[in-house]
Amino acid sequence: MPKGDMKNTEPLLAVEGLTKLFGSFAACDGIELEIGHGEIHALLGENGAGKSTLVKMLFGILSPSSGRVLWEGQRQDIVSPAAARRLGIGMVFQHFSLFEALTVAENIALALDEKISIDEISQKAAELSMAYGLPLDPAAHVADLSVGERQRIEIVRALLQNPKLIILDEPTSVLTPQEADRLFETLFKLKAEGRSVLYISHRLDEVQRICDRATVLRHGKVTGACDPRGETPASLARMMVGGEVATVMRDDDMAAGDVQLEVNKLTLPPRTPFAMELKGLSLSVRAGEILAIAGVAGNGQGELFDALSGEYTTEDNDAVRIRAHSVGRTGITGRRLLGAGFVPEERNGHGAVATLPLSDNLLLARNQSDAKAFLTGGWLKLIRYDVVRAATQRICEAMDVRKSGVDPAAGSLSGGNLQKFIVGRELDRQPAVLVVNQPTWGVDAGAASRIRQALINLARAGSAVVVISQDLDEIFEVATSIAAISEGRLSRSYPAATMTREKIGLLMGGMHGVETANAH
Ligand SMILES: Nc1ncnc2c1ncn2[C@@H]1O[C@H](COP(=O)(O)OP(=O)(O)OP(=O)(O)O)[C@@H](O)[C@H]1O
Repeated sequence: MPKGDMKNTEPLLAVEGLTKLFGSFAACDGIELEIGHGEIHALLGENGAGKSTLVKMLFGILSPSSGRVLWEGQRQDIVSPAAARRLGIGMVFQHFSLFEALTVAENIALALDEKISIDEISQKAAELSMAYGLPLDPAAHVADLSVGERQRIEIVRALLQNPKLIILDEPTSVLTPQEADRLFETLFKLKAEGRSVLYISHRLDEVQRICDRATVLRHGKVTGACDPRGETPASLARMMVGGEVATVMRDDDMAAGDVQLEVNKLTLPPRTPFAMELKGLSLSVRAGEILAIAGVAGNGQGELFDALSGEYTTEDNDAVRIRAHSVGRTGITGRRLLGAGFVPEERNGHGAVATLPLSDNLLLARNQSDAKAFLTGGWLKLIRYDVVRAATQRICEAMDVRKSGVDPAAGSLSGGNLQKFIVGRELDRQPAVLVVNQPTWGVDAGAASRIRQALINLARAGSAVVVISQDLDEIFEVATSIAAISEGRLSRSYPAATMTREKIGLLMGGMHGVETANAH
């Protein structure tokens, strides 16, 4: 336990002139940072600012191009995650790397550097989860656990190595407010023991609530350091973005047109043992409307998205209707040809192929729906690369995608910038029906308001939009009507103006069963 270190005046970690070049592009450019003992330190910055690159260097995943890291006053080359763990650095990633079919204890065992028996791990994990308020059953199968519980496994896994510093990359983006509160209590316990936390988040209100200091990055450089409690979310956002964050503009008296998307008693059995069954869902969205579907992750959002996009088709052809066509049995391409667009939640793999350049990713998604624009006529169907590249450029400009080259690989973009590109790729087609799942997950305040504004503008121009989101602020910002999904059931939809957080909370809590009809 690093308790004695609390008196230590030497910072736990000091970063001096740390630089990471990708080719000639500096993702981190001479970073200076100090983290004291027992401090919760926020790392802030807009998408692409260099936060992940920095923490990857601290955890031995990337090697710095120049600069040094001092750990308890000693220079250290952190050559691998194992080396980082040996020093006392633990990391909880944004994307968990857990095996669904294995138990909690088995997953922990797989990730440990030394071999410990499952019984011993189970006992230690149970002790840690008691001590830090992280309820976890070591014998439970990961597949049966909520996202919050899965994150607890990662935290317990990190704690098993008795770290002095824990790095958390956007830990609350996937949590319910209650789960987030619980996490904060754990962090306070760690702090009270003299351990330190480096905390990456785009949620400025929580940074203010829990962090002692904040370092702000912009374009790979430190642009400020402050005590976040003396700031406001707006002043922190200004430091990050270097200007004001635009407020989302909408007009509430938009006239709705014809129904563009209709779901009628959609019932789908679970596709895998771990998937949610969809139970008689109905909804309808008119041109000019944005229906927001609220809900805690894992309640059938992914399954509903797949059923709407045609990734999974239904027996009942009338269960999904797009622009008055029954498409239940039509796949994703057929639905796109009818003028629908879809933005999945999972960016890598589902939304984009990481190794391919952005232009190829654009072509992959739109070569059928935009064949006229992107391919030559006749039977040869050659790719018109100039048009594809121009469209890529247009999307990047419209969505302010920050990237390190003209047409880089999708995987080299920061998470938020890739999200902007994927949303922009669909918006660029001006689809008559757009379904997006968690559109601003992991994006900074400026980019989130840009994406939300773009969704509103699309509806204003006459499209029907469905936004599946866990973020109530987002829902209130964009929605014209709101429904909630809970355990595979959808509530009726209510005009947004009549909804409050409490009402949505009740619906999300499962006031389903009685309310499956659509209000419109
Ligand atoms: N392997 C790579 N090759 C080329 N460029 C890269 C690579 N990894 C990151 N970059 C670039 O470095 C910059 C910083 O990315 P990084 O992921 O560190 O940002 P971030 O602050 O964590 O953003 P976000 O909040 O979106 O996660 C981005 O412009 C990104 O395109």
